[in-house]
Amino acid sequence: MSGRAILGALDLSLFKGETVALTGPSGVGKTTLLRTIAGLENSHSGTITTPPNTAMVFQEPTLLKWRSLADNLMIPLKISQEKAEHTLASVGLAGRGADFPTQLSLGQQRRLSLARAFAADPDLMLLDEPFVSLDDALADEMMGLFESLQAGSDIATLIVTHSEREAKRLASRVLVLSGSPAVLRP
Ligand SMILES: Nc1ncnc2c1ncn2[C@@H]1O[C@H](COP(=O)(O)OP(=O)(O)OP(=O)(O)O)[C@@H](O)[C@H]1O
Repeated sequence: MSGRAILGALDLSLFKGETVALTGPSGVGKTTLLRTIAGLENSHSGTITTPPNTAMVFQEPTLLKWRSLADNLMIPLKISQEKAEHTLASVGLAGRGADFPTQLSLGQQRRLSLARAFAADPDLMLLDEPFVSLDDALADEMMGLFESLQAGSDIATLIVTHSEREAKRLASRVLVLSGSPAVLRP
């Protein structure tokens, strides 16, 4: 691809079970890095090794509006109705499988998107500012949900955040992406 390189030479390893926060100025390339790791961008050189199952959570919920809540879980994840119901119940939506995403508040949609990513049983979870533009109380609730979904798993997690509060609460390491082309520093 022509044009300037957004990312410079990067060396990043995540251990099983650890949560790493990725921060840095707006426009530096955090989303690009996440998308590159997820295999959604391929204009890079070098080697990226990811485990078999990677899940990505975006800022905005990515539910299919024309499908029921149960379908939103069962179709992409290929899981049973029973597991779909269990996932719905885990975010306070027990018995709502036949409803549609537009019948949920934005907060409920975001919680369901998060729970869906965990229900995919990933080895690597990539989250792009999943709690941005929520008030502190709702952000705390979402972080609590994140922690309970993550508890006991050995998922490696890379979470992009602008919030020091989020990074401190959720991550054991914080990396800063800066410069142009962008490089990582601890
Ligand atoms: N679809 C696109 N087409 C062209 N340039 C893009 C596109 N998406 C992003 N860019 C450019 O790539 C660079 C990195 O963008 P990216 O979204 O990765 O930054 P970011 O660090 O995630 O920013 P933010 O914190 O604001 O979300 C920016 O300079 C942006 O202008």
